[in-house]
Amino acid sequence: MQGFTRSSDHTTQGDADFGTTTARQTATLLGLRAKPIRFLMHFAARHPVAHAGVLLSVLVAVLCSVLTQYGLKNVVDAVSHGHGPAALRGVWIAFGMLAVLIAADNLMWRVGGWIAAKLFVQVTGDVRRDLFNHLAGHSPSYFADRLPGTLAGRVTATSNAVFTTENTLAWNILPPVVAVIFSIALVTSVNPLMAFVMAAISAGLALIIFFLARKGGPLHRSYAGSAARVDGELVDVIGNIAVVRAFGATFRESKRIAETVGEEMSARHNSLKYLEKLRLLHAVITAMFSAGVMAWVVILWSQGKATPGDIVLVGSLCFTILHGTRDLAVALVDLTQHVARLEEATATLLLPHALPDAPQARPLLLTAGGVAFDDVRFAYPGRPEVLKGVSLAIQPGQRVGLVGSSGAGKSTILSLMQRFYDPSEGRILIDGQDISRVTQESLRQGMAVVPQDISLFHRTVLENIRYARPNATTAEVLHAAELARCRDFIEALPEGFETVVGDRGTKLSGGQRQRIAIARAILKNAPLLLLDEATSALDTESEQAIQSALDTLMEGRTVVAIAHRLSTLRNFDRIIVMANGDVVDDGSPTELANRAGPYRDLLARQNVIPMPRAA
Ligand SMILES: Nc1ncnc2c1ncn2[C@@H]1O[C@H](COP(=O)(O)OP(=O)(O)OP(=O)(O)O)[C@@H](O)[C@H]1O
Repeated sequence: MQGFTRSSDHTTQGDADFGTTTARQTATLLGLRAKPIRFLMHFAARHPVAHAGVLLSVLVAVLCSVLTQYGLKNVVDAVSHGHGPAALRGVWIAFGMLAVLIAADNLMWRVGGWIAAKLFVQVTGDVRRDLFNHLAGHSPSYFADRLPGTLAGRVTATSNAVFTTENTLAWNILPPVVAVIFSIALVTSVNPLMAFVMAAISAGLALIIFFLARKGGPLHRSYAGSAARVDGELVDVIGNIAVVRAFGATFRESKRIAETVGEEMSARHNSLKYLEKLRLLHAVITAMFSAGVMAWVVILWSQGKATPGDIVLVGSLCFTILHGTRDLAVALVDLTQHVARLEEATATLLLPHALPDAPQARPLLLTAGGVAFDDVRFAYPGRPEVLKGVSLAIQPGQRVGLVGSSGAGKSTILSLMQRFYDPSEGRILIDGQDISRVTQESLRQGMAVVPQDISLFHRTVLENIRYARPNATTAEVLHAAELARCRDFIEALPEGFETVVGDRGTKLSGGQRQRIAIARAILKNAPLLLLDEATSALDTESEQAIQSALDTLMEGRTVVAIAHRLSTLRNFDRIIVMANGDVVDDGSPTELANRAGPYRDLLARQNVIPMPRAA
């Protein structure tokens, strides 16, 4: 085919690379589904040096912080040696060591905090990017079955859960673990048996709390699920607020949201109540434990087996250990909540793609632009058959109009050509290549589509048109807008081509949106053109204007167009009439209009042309 040199311009290398990268990412991500810890490790492993930096700073900071208590014991023991010059020198040395430890303690926390501030944010960015890439590879049926708000909410929840988990591990789990172990080691210097008892009780306590916390997992998961449902419902209702108003359904919707929020609140309450019970259990045990240890060291002192400094050391280490195990228990409980959230979100998001590229998929080689349906059967998942053995051969450069009653299967034909679904039987060929064997990226790059339901991005008009070919110059975009007869109305907008079109293009009329979609298709300049009711929202005047633009656009391309208004198909080479998933008539418009059949009946119903005399 000639004239399509530009169509390969937008087959950007970036898109091709994106395809292979995401295929690899997808395979890796699917292996991490519902495995939150491995999911976390996968992303953490991308920044090994920075993670090692945070780990080391926290370790040194905690060691210094525990040693500070040993430094305090030295000061107390030195002070208790009296006021002589030698004793005083000892006091100052002990004080100097204490001051250095306090400074190092504070400094190392800040070093860790500084590295983590950048690192943890980077990790969440990686998570969001990879999850989006994976989501974008799903087939339309995946999105048809799910609320967009729920999906967006889950991506956010996953990256937030990763961020909170990393923070919890770095600041709430690692420090108390190291502090407790090191404190117990220091208590050994006073009394090994006391250290052993402390170790046994702390370990037992941490284990009990941890296992009880895990038992609460279903409560936390139920909360995570209901929170995601609230997000989804909110986005769905806000997105359809015009419909809500039109049907006076604000009260109904507010009641529905209140019910979903009520479920979320009750799930959250149950989850928090369980955590509070655990904290209470820990508080009781720690109070008894600290009283026992302090009494023990006082008895040792009364027997002359411990110095005053030892009382200070054991007292402060005892608090470090108790606070450490308490913080650890609370953090472990929080961690199980974050991990549950991560598990739930990855289980929902990391589903395999329904329509991956075939393993040996090659780019589509578009030479002439011929399309063939070879005995194609198709049913939407869980629905009755929509196409019942359709066979068609569309010649290169032919303009084919698809007509027929609503629900006949016309849009399904266009969806299958774009490989949004695979036929259950039969094949679809473009220039002799089975489209299930070519890369989806190359398939869609060979087609320009003007859909029935045009949604624009909440971006400027210029960006929306340029979406078809990101490297198009501004002059090319303006030219496409002119050919699509939309330049005048765009320039009349408050900021012309720089006007932001509103959510899904709501600040434009249906006809204006349609003309922008036509401008996009003109700019894309692809060999195959699919039009789904491309002129349905235009008034007669704009339709005439756009019809000539469409004629220019269709020149030399293979066109498959769905039209309810048959007048728009006058210049077409061929009309295919569909009914109940079958082709029931096929021929040139004149041929079909001149013989009795479903097309002539449709013409008569629409009064498009005077009913030709029956033979
Ligand atoms: N995503 C979907 N999931 C399930 N069923 C679907 C889906 N899309 C369409 N259908 C069903 O498939 C049948 C054919 O629909 P299709 O949209 O192809 O018809 P159509 O001829 O284009 O109709 P219209 O002229 O009203 O657009 C209909 O019964 C429809 O309800």
